Amino acid sequence: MGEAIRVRARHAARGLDVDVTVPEGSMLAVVGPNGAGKSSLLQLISGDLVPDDGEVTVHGRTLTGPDVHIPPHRRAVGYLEQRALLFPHLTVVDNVAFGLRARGRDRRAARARAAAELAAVGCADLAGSRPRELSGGQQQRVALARALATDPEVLLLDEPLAALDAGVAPELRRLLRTRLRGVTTVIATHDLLDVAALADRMVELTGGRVTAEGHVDDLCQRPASAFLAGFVGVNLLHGDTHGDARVWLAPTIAIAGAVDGDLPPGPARAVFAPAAVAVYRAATHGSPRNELPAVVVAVEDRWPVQRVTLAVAGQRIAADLTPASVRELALAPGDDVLAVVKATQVALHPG
Ligand SMILES: Nc1ncnc2c1ncn2[C@@H]1O[C@H](COP(=O)(O)OP(=O)(O)OP(=O)(O)O)[C@@H](O)[C@H]1O
Repeated sequence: MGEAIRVRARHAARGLDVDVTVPEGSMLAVVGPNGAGKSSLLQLISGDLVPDDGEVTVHGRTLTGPDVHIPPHRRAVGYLEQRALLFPHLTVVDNVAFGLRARGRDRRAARARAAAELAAVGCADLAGSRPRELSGGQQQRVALARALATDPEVLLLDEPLAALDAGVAPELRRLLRTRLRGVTTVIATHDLLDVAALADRMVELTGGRVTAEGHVDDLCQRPASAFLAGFVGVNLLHGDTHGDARVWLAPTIAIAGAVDGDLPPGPARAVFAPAAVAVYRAATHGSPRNELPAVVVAVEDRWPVQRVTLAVAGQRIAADLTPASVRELALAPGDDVLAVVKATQVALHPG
């Protein structure tokens, strides 16, 4: 696959310094904490943000560079945001046809294409409606039709499902998946479901820098940062290994696990699910399981489980317990306990 988008840019006021590429026809997910620069990266591609220096190329053509800045409306870039922002005074079909008309298509051709795009997102019957008559999910479908009607070279999605009801989002996610197959797309999202369902590759931004980059499967199965581990919903402990299927978190505290591939001596990490962690008050002698000394940091109701946050060798992990076991143990912040995890539930990775 060739490279469709390359962004190599610095923007001091946004704290941004990135080098990101997107292969032709693939979807790149951009994740990271609030303020990490996800929207700013999208704006560099759309042309809404001009970098201090650097370059934005699409299919080898420079859209932004030392002496060039093609304005947003002259880029073949589609944009879908949290809110559809349809023109309230135009009918649905004219909203979708608007971009084509602006590009000089005659009214009949523009309307015909708009009608086809509406049909493709399941909204053919809404053509004559006004935007205010539509639900949030319908508006977002129309916005997708509008974005695709102009055959964009690149589509940018900025949290496209975040404002929708939980019941509507899955349907729209499925629609994005079918409609965007083969369209070079960059999606900024806080939702693991978007990444898992839609994206091929992902980058993690932290403070305006790329801190991880790779295939979605790799980054989700072997998260290398606390943010990615939290995003994926797993625990991550950093330490060192001597190469014997154990990761030392402190001079006297090690966690044993299963090694997938090689685990050479050096820095290593242990990954396991919150549901794999049990909490005990006292040692369960003779047990082949990991028993890590821990301090309770917080107990939070996440029905149907209680999420217990623990400090282990200066790092944080989560344990999901039943309400009954939390009551029985009478856990409270500051308590010394043991976090118990079976080695078979722990994956060890280098790095
Ligand atoms: N219009 C703006 N003017 C000035 N600074 C901005 C503007 N928009 C964002 N910033 C700043 O630029 C940095 C990156 O913000 P950006 O919105 O790109 O992050 P983000 O990862 O999209 O965040 P979120 O997840 O909250 O949407 C932040 O420090 C933010 O405060």
